[in-house]
Amino acid sequence: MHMIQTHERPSSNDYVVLLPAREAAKVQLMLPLAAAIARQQNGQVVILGVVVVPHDQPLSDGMLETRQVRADYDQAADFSTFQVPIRTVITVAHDLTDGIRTSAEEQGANLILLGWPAQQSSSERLFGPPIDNLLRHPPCDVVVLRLHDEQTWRRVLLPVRGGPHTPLACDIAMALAEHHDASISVLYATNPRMPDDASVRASLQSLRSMPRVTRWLERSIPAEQAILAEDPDHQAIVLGVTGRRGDPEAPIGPLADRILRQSDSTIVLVRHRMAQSEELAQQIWQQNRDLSATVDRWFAENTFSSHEYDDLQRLFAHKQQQGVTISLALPTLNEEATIGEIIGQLQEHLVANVPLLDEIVLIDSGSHDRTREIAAAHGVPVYLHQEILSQYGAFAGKGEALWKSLYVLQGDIIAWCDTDIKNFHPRFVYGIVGPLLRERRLVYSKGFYRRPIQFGERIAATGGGRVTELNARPLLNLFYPELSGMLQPLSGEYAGRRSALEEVPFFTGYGVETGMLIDLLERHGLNALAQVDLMERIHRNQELVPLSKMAFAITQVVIQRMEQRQRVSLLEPVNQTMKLITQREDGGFSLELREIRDHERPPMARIPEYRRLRGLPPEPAG
Ligand SMILES: O=c1ccn([C@@H]2O[C@H](COP(=O)(O)OP(=O)(O)O[C@H]3O[C@H](CO)[C@@H](O)[C@H](O)[C@H]3O)[C@@H](O)[C@H]2O)c(=O)[nH]1
Ligand SMILES: O=C(O)[C@H](O)COP(=O)(O)O
Repeated sequence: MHMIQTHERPSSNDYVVLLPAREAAKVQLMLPLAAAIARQQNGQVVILGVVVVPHDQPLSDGMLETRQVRADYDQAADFSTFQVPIRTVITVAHDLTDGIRTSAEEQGANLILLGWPAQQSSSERLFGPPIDNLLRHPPCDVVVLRLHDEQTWRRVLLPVRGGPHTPLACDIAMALAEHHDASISVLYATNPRMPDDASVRASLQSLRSMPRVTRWLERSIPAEQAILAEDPDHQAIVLGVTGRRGDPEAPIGPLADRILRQSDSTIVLVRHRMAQSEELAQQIWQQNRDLSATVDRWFAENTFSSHEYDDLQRLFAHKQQQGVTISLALPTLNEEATIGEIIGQLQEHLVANVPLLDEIVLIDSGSHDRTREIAAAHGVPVYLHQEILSQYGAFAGKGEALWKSLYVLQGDIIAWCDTDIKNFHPRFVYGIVGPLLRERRLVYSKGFYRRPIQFGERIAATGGGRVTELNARPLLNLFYPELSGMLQPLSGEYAGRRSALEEVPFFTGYGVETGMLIDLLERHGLNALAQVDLMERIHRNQELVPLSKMAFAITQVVIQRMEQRQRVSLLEPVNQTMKLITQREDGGFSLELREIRDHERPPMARIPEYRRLRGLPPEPAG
């Protein structure tokens, strides 16, 4: 278990607490606290007087004032009562912050203690620029106090979260509690909606045995609420800053900022100066938190329901406002059981009743059953994907069919919908075009649904989407966490603007959805993508062996995209084959080596025939 370590105590006096304090009153106020911290670390205090000379004058002009400060220090109270070595140092600088920084370096300071009486802070400006600056780029650990000098401390509140400032906050709380003969209440507050890792909680438990800790408060509410609730029972709060490096707006972070404004207690802010590696780890942690918040926000703002578009007349009005046409391609491979019903419903509801769709075509991958015949009988144009752009050859697979469909479809918005759906409803199509018609900022919209699964005659309400849950979502969460809020990344019902779709490559097999999502994300950003609740979808559940192949192809696509992002080579030719396990009739198993590889078709807009057909100028050579 990882334990929270407080700082190691050096054996000599080499731990230096730097106390910038020029006036006698400030020295009197702060020195006891600086001495308490130094004593805890077997260290010493260096009192620093900074003489500031205006920029347009030479530093030598500070000579007289330096002499004055020296005399003031000499007259100050007897330092020997503090039981730690105390020295005074005077430095001359053009700027207070520079003076403190330079001295911190020259004196080998481990910690700078800054402070001011509470009555001097206004609600507008909590700190002056020097403190902001030192907190943002600390030359060593920095502790800032907003102090009520009249108060007797009985209890110190120590909110902890296991972050990089926690060990320092513990040290400071202990030293100050010792000095005031006060007790410490450790407060661990977690947001119930974003629980901490169990290891964080476990490591914080070790703080229970820290000296002077008499109370352990665990709260399942946001930190700000928890701290303010405990505030009246405590005289001081020791808080780690959360501000981000280089962020001028947030030198102390939003939590500390709000506590400072709302609490009347003495507030002690601690900022641990991280080593480069610690800082990097912290940045990554922060980025992950930010990303998680981005995904949550996207989820709230970009998740639609097909019911929002049940009023088809209204939806049609949106279509007219945008002045766009819509084409639907239905990919098929042996779908005679369902294709007739699907086309029939679409023609009735989305063409005859309300002309939402301008075109429906069937793109078949070579069915051996009556699929093409049934579609043709409904008056739908039927294409064999192998015959479209045949000069470019033909790969097997659904992705190839979708890529080629871009060539034959006319519309500005292109929709695709699987044809093995057993509980088809027109919302599978109007649901996915709805967000695009409503919001021009969106380029792509994808369906999601509850997924029953069928075993023989029995249907279980949940459990479908095996590749989605066991392969695609874990992979996307790992490597494309921006897409972690997509509920059904593999769903076969989606629509996009032609202008976006013709600019992305297509994988030829079952990798097509995954590649398209990643590529659209990279080109247009998360906020251009939407997902739509299509309620429930029951389809033909495939056996495990074909799903295993599907998962293999999807994994290849993710790795391939990562290769391009990271500019590394991970997939060797041998990774394009998989040993499939088949069960023999005699009960035994056999291994069958199969090549599984989605080919990558270039963006359709790179194909000269397509450009000619759509009246686009030829691309410049090279
Ligand atoms: O060579 C092919 C293979 C399939 N299909 C059609 O594509 C659709 C989906 O194929 P299916 O085999 O039913 O896929 P699922 O097992 O349902 O796989 C899910 O996951 C795949 C991988 O992301 C997606 O392509 C699917 O749309 C999605 O439903 C169906 O209409 C098929 O008829 C073709 O047009 N050509
Ligand atoms: O989307 C998926 O994960 C695959 O199509 C498998 O779906 P199923 O487990 O519902 O058959």
